[in-house]
Amino acid sequence: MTKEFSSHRGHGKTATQTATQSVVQSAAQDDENKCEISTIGETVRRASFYHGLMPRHDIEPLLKKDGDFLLRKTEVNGATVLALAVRWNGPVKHFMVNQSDKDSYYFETHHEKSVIDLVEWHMKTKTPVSTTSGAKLLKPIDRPPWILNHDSIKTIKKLGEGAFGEVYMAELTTDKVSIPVAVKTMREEVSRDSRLKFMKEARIMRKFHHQHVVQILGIAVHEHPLMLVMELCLGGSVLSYMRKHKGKTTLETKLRFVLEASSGLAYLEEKSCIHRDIAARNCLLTEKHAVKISDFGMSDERKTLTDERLDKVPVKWLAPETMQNKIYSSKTDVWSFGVMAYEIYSDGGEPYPTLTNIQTRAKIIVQNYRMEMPKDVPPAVVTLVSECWAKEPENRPPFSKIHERLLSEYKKEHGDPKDREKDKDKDKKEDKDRDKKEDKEKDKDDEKKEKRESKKDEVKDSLTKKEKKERKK
Ligand SMILES: Nc1ncnc2c1ncn2[C@@H]1O[C@H](COP(=O)(O)OP(=O)(O)OP(=O)(O)O)[C@@H](O)[C@H]1O
Repeated sequence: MTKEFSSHRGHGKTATQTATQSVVQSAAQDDENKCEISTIGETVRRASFYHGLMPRHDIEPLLKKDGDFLLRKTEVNGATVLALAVRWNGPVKHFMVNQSDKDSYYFETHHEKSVIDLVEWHMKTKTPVSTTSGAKLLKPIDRPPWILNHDSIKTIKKLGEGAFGEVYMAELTTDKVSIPVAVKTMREEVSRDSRLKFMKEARIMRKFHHQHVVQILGIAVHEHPLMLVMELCLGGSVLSYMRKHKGKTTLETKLRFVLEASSGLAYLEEKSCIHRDIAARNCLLTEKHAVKISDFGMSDERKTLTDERLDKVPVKWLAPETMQNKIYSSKTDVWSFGVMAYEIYSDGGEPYPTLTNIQTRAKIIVQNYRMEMPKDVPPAVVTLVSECWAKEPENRPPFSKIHERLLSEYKKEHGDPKDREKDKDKDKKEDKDRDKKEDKEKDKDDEKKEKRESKKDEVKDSLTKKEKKERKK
């Protein structure tokens, strides 16, 4: 008799445990019981209903009716096993595929030479995969298009370093069309927790389609490294842009960056997403310098949450209620947005430049201290930022209002930003021209330096000649 998530006991015997998570684990502790990943062959990988390393959380909503089923791989006590998920009599049930020592596969008593043959036999004969559950395999559910195959992704060059692995520029080929993309990878050795975090990031991002939010294109989870494929932002982060163009970024561009970020954040607010790590380092720029909110590694879909793990969070971006009570909400994102506005207007300066993290925390909480915005910030932006830093979260404006106010400020000073769309090419050209000019000037300087050096050498030479003559005399 096969129980949910029971596994092979060796020599054709079946397990008798029941289907709780703890039993899943205890069943798999016996090495003989593991249908290790090495046995998952090409035919399984190519099956349309094989979903790779997708967690329960992601696949359960795909199984809508009784009898809907799919195959995936999962990890049980460090071993990767193949599991069948079936919706039956309401909930989704998970059954481990058993492998006998004669290299045949089975759920309960019927053996087949391959996993796919086994699934097809249960489908054709309508024999339940376990007698107790009665779960029948009626309709295979195909992988959604956002689950990609590794061989459709060709990495080109490294772009950066993520918390779990490298980020690459790559080429994604689907239906014979290739597009440039960014790929965030996850090292094989990371913990199960980190892997679930990575999947959560992908799950949250999948819901967003907005011009100022980085678009996820899919995930590749059939093999390692796991990959999260996103739209490519070749302009780097807003922070590195501001630092690179220190003293040269116009007030108009700065206002546009803040405005576009607020547009993406108003969208996230509407979707009830708390980002939790709003900062200039986490806003990317496209090749045409459009701002995209990125890095959803900390994001959450709850209205408010308390998170005890503050150790890795950059203190200077945190709202007082996060510093004190570890509370996060969209209003704590609003506070961080104010800090990001400071970063942008100070050309990528460090917030609270004269204070340490501990001093910042103490001054904000004890003295209700707020840092001053740089001198040339438009008064409307200064007022807005001071509201973002209101002590009480409910007194901070929502992103929808922040965006409205920044838009009207932009229109007043620089006209309709839609007209500016065409000029983004111009911006980029200006940057390139400026970089070229700077390079040329540097070359000229180098030339001058070289000339000066060679003159010095000439003088030295003539001096030594003079010396020689004098010595001869
Ligand atoms: N869509 C993208 N296009 C281009 N570059 C990107 C993209 N996403 C990320 N990068 C690059 O990779 C770096 C790391 O990405 P990201 O910050 O999202 O990773 P992370 O795992 O969240 O790291 P951390 O938690 O340390 O911020 C970024 O700083 C950026 O340089």
